[in-house]
Amino acid sequence: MNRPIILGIVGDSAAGKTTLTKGIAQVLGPENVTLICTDDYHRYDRQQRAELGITALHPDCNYLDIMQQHLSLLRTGQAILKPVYSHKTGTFEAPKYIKPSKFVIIEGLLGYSTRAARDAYDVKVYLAPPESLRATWKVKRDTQKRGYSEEQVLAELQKREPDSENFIRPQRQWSDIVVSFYPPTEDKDESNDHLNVRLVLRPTIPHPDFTQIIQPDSNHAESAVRLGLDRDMGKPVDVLEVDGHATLEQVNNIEHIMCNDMPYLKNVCDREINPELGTIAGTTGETLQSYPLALTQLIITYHMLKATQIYQ
Ligand SMILES: Nc1ncnc2c1ncn2[C@@H]1O[C@H](COP(=O)(O)OP(=O)(O)OP(=O)(O)O)[C@@H](O)[C@H]1O
Ligand SMILES: O=C(CO)[C@H](O)[C@H](O)COP(=O)(O)O
Repeated sequence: MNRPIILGIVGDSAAGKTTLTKGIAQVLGPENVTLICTDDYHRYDRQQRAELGITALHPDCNYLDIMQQHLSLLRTGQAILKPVYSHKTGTFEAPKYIKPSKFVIIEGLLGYSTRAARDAYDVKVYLAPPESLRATWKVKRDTQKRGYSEEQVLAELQKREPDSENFIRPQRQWSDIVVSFYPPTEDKDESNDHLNVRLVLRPTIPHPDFTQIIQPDSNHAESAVRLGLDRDMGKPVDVLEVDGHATLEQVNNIEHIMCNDMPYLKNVCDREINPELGTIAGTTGETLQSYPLALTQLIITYHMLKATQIYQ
């Protein structure tokens, strides 16, 4: 059956969904990707939410039934008439006719909250930075891009916490990959430089065999790239950690493992062909290169391409 490949990227507000989504879309070729943000399925505009005292994170504040229906249509390659929410005005705009491309990336707050919605994805990612880092990111983004003051953002985070706990964080259990960028030391939350990444790889999809990165005669715990076994929400998982200070050689090692299995990825890994791989804006707007981000984008892309071998 020929149908679009659907990637889900779920996480709390300012967890990094849009940042990761844009990077993967770039890698897959923007012309091949349809991007959908589930904020468009909010039931109430900003003023109505304030009057009702409901947060955007509550399932009752979103048309999850319509979102679910649209996901099912997209999965079978059909077009949707998608609502549009504007973060600029806090109101809704005219709906848009969307025809799915080869790949569809659905990012948002409540994408895994119902069984039928979860069934629509080929790959499910959950973003879980430490809460202190997420707060730093949210303050920065909402003050710079969404017109809020720092006090407003901090008050909003506090107001949302019960809904984050009850409705957003439980969705982690449904993901195939949990992505957590984190600062190398606890006091470095302020900076986006050299963030490490922790990737929880659940056995719900077949991951590349990363065991080759373990060198029997070296001190693995000290290495900038580590693979281990752990439990996540009670279930056994593999964990791949990559430090922000990992060398290009160490990163190339992991890339080779993926490319051996998926030769097309070689073009994607080539930094001359793909200069945007793993790039992120620094604190003063400068462009930073993050190997942990590049590898995260590549692992997710690997799974999207694997799915094309079955369905396209
Ligand atoms: N991997 C990363 N490394 C460094 N900074 C990041 C990373 N991901 C996100 N950020 C920072 O966090 C901010 C918020 O990220 P982003 O807009 O991607 O979040 P989001 O989950 O899409 O948020 P929302 O759901 O509220 O729209 C970005 O503007 C960026 O400054
Ligand atoms: O958590 C969010 C995801 O982006 C937003 O805050 C939510 O969509 C509400 O939007 P706004 O800030 O425009 O009222």
